[in-house]
Amino acid sequence: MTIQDTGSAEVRRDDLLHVSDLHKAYTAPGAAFRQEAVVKGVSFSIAEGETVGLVGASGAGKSTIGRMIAGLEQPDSGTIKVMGQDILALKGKARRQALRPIQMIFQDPYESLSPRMTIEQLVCEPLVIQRLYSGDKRARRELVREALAEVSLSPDRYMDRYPHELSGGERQRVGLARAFIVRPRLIVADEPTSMLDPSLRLDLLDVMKRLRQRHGLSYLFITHDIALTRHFCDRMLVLEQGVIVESGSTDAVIDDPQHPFTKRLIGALLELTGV
Ligand SMILES: Nc1ncnc2c1ncn2[C@@H]1O[C@H](COP(=O)(O)OP(=O)(O)OP(=O)(O)O)[C@@H](O)[C@H]1O
Repeated sequence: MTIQDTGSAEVRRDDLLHVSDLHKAYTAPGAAFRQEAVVKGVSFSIAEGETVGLVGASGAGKSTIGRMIAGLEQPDSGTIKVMGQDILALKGKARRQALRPIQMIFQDPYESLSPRMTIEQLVCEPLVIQRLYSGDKRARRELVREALAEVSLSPDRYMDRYPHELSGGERQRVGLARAFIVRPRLIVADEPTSMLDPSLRLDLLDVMKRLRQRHGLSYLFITHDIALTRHFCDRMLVLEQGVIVESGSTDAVIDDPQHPFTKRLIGALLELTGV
């Protein structure tokens, strides 16, 4: 089956996510008119178990695409199909349910973790929001324990702690456990390692890889970091000012970039990181 990332509306049978012709422009506060579009006709697919890197310069629109896929931002036009369901055509509970297979983790876990909640409460929160296992405290507790164990945090040691008592790497794992607890099929990971020390980056990626192996999870991995893209992703999409200019297997794109922007981006990043 073909993989078409630039403009095709073709849906493959095994697609977990199919994004077609997405557009988005923001309106500045107080401005009468929408500003220039930041996402301009983006189309791509992600299959079950696949890890796809979304790479581009700062401000290219990567996070905006991730947030639209996770349902946190509304596109101006286009379609987002999750397991064949067009989420933009749905509302309320139906939309919430259709979006459950997609969860997101962020660059700064500290911002998304309330300092007043214990790790148990934080990991349980998505179940509360999704109204899953309501009234069954024991089942929820067991799922929290499982989710923490999946990200290599001992439930007995961590459940009663607060976010400020954890290291950056541990907090990022709590973010991953929160995403995992609702059993997603795809995790949108928006620069999850950029605030971590280099050694902790690989640790987090190892935990993410293990989740992929054990549960067949897919990832959309948003990053500036070409070395991590090569380490972690099967395929990559290169975004320039809201447009996907190149896509393909990670090794092929990094070793033999075709588009002038990709050549510049990879050349500059390779110089910096020495990959
Ligand atoms: N809520 C918002 N309101 C107005 N403009 C926004 C908003 N969010 C993002 N933008 C603008 O949209 C453009 C794309 O931003 P986005 O965060 O998607 O890019 P990015 O590729 O993820 O960048 P970075 O790598 O720096 O995080 C930027 O110019 C940004 O200033």
